Amino acid sequence: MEAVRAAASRGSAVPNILSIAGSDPSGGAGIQADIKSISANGGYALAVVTALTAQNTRGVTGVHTPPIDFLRQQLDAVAQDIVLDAVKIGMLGSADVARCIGSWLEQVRPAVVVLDPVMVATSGARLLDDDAVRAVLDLAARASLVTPNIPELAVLVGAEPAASWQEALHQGRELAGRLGTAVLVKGGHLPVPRCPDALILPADGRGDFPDALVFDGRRVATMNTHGTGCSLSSAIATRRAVTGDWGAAVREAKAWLEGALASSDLLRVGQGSGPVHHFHGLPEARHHRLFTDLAWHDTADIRREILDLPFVTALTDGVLPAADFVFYLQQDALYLREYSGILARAAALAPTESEQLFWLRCATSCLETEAELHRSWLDVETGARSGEGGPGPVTRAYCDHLAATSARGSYAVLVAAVLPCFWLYATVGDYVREHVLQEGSAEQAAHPYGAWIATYADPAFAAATAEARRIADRAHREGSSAERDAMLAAFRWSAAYECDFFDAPRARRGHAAPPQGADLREDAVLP
Ligand SMILES: Nc1ncnc2c1ncn2[C@@H]1O[C@H](COP(=O)(O)OP(=O)(O)OP(=O)(O)O)[C@@H](O)[C@H]1O
Ligand SMILES: Cc1ncc(CO)c(N)n1
Repeated sequence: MEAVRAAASRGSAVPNILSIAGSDPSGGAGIQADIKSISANGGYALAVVTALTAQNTRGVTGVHTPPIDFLRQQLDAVAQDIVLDAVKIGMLGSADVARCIGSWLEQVRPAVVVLDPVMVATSGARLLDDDAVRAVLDLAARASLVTPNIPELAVLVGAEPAASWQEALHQGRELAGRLGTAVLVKGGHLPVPRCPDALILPADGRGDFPDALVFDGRRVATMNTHGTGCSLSSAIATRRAVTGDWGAAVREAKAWLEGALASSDLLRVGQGSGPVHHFHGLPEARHHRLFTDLAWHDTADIRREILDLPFVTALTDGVLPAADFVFYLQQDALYLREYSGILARAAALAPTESEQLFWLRCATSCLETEAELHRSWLDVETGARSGEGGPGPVTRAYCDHLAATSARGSYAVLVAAVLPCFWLYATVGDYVREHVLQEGSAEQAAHPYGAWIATYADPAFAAATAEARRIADRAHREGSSAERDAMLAAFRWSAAYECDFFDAPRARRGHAAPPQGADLREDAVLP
């Protein structure tokens, strides 16, 4: 609460957060990361430099440590003038630096001190002398929170790096006990599918430690983890100064970092382990995002629903009732005829000849390849005629949505509306193939719906999907803000119709008889 009072006493809701750390000229770690992280999390950032590194995303090539007296001079300069609501300490480099900061802390006694005991960079380079560990432990005892990664935690407790989450928690408790300081155990370095962190707080005055507060988190699939530790510890210091609560601070900082990791591929920084996107939360950052990233993220719920539909699971397992598959194919043949016309309309609106040609080729192949597959399957396998019975309500609604979108005349929005038909089918095709079939195997040949699956899991279909995505991303980049919003809405509507379309065979059983002529195949399961 002291920090909150300090900030409040100056009449400002923006706390002053001091980073004492090394400089990373590539901007992803050290004081550069700290300044961005503090700013992105609502603080005013101050920075005192302990050491200068020469580094990039691939590694550290040199370290220069200015005279210790000058470090002290920087620390005194800021403390004599500015109320410090929280302090974050990063790279120390040597025992002398650690001792200098320790004696300054003793004198200034900031309300919140977060120590990230940096020892090795993500790239593997050493950032702390071997003989400095004792001095780091002394400094850690003066901190309010220490945030070691798995190897650093091991060095601080004098053990081998933890191989499991339980072992890491055990070491974290041991360190917290020895120091009398809160410890954040970070799961980033463990070979586990999730990315949990745990806050171990010393219980008030009783000297024992309650159960750790565990913060579960998803593991973002990215190489861009340069400076995650720096960014997290600065964010925690800032959110602690704002909220006055350690639990809230860690929860908020972790959620923010997850977003920064997930958006890191929007940046193009270096060839090694790149930085996170500290300012992913700004409205402007949304505009930098690819349409396909936004739309994919936005429709994760619908995709999950599709892959869980009885139609898709039964299709995957080869136990889908033939009558359902026949109904689905008949509806799809009707749909594809209209969809082909919509693609031709996209060609008519396309701004370049190459995009025009692309949509025309899609319009043609949609009838030739996909509809032909339907026709032959229906005729040969079942004797049923494609399109028999007319469109059902879902087919009608989906086609009307596409027709209305094309009539409104925006190429960008139309491209967004036709994209799920490519992308979701490629996804379902890949999913089905990965889950049951080895490509070209006897299983695929024997699978009752092998030919259908092969069409959508085909590399040529994947290539067309990639091109359609590229076009949508370009149209989005160049579109107005209203057009961008309309693109997302159109994509989501189409994705929802795709889901209903796969579910329509099951839903129809409630109000209609199976189509006539749908002879059931011997190996199919009766509905
Ligand atoms: N791939 C990932 N996805 C999500 N969160 C991650 C990922 N990698 C690390 N984190 C999180 O980032 C934070 C920093 O953890 P990590 O253990 O990587 O720190 P560090 O090694 O000190 O970082 P660095 O040395 O790269 O600055 C933790 O909250 C951890 O859970
Ligand atoms: C300056 C500096 N501090 C910390 C780290 C750890 O990521 C780094 N790579 N560089």
